[in-house]
Amino acid sequence: DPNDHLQYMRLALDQAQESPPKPTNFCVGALLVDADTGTILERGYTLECEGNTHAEQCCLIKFAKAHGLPEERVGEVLPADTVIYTTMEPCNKRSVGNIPCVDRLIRTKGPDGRLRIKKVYLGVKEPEKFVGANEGIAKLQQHGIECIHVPGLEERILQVATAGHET
Ligand SMILES: Nc1nc(=O)c(N)c(NC[C@H](O)[C@H](O)[C@H](O)COP(=O)(O)O)[nH]1
Ligand SMILES: [Zn+2]
Repeated sequence: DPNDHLQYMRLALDQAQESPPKPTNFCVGALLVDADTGTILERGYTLECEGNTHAEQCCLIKFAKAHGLPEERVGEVLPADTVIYTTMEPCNKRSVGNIPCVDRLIRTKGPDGRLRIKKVYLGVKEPEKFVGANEGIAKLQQHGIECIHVPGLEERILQVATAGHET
């Protein structure tokens, strides 16, 4: 029910607040949840894992690592009905050498070839500050991943996301 979504998004925002502010990106938080049981599988925030990592990417890295796998094989161990809550819509364009999170989410397939991440709950769309319009939502939906906006925390999410930006 909507209150559950808001509760999970609040926890994702708690993660975003852990992210070290930077002028060149946003502080974002994410939560991986098993939709069948409501269990929180993993949490993450921007730059939590080594390298120029995104919040969604950190959730996948950490969950895979807990199962002794590299991030690109996380689909093999995610529950069949996994969802991700992210305070900001997944990126569709990264600075050089990084795979966008949209592509990371789309490739989370199980051995049966079926998607493991079925829904993306997002707190805000990405402000067009770094990469222009983010076409990520359209691409996710084209691949059968439903994107749902969870209203109510937009102001706080953006305040936290832009903490490192000069005012
Ligand atoms: N959904 C999302 N999760 C994150 O953890 C994060 N940092 C962003 N931020 C989007 C922003 O557009 C990019 O972070 C900048 O464009 C810089 O790109 P890099 O991160 O250096 O590849 N977006
Ligand atoms: Zn990303």
